[in-house]
Amino acid sequence: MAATLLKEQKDISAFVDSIDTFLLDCDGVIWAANHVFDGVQTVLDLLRSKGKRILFVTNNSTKSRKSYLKKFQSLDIHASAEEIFGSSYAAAYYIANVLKFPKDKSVYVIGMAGVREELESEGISHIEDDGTNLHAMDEMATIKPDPRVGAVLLGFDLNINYKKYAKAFTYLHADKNCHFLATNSDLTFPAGGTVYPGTGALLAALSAPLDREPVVLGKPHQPMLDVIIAKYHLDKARTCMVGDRLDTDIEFGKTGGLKTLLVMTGVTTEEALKKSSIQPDYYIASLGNLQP
Ligand SMILES: O=C(O)[C@H](O)[C@H](O)COP(=O)(O)O
Ligand SMILES: [Mg+2]
Repeated sequence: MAATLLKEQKDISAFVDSIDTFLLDCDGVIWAANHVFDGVQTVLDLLRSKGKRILFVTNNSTKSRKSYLKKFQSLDIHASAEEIFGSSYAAAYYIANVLKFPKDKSVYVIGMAGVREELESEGISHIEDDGTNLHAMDEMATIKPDPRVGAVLLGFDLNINYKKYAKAFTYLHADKNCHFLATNSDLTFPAGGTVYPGTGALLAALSAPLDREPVVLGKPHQPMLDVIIAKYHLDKARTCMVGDRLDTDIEFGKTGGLKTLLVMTGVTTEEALKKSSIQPDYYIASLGNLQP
């Protein structure tokens, strides 16, 4: 069924009254990079004044919950660490509590501080490449796999290079029992009024030559929602996922039995929405327009 546009004040008020908890995506909903969309702070304060619970659920793995809290505070957005769920946290939680990863094993990480910090907060040993470049194919023999590695975890890495890929490939190609994990698989992310290659683009360069797909921990996959529902005992019928991407945020909400609201400030255009087989319950121009 096609999505319903929320535009009239009475429709917006009725929708807000029907929801107790808002799960808010970040990139493309709250902000693009460091630009907070107009009206977002006001809406967050209004929703909280009406007793609504707000949780932030982001596939962006570059920051830990602690670092995201600093970003929220720097942008005058009220939040607490317990309200923030990132794909790095989802990955670390999964490795520690679902895989029950052996203490004598390490995770080879392609990613940034967010992944490292969340693995450390779960007591998971990890190793990364030193970031230097190879200069000739003859140097491939310098890649010496570490026998402690039992999993490869890929997250967004602004400084990815061939050597990092070659090491990850070596672990996964040599040992089919080596866990292949990814924080998320978003193909693009919004910034500066356009989009750029996202984690899914980096992931394709590894999964294609391996001919193997990773376990993806972020949206639309449900481990993150399972953690959130268990922690907050949410009523799914009165919980809404608000996002800008159809194949992650809206799919995440629909699969999880939540209400779904798409905003048009991120990666999804009206044209893409009309053509998509993934339809949110509602859509709105911006989160800043959701003024009850
Ligand atoms: O490429 C990525 O990692 C994602 O596109 C990006 O960071 C998504 O973040 P979200 O919209 O879930 O906050
Ligand atoms: Mg987004």
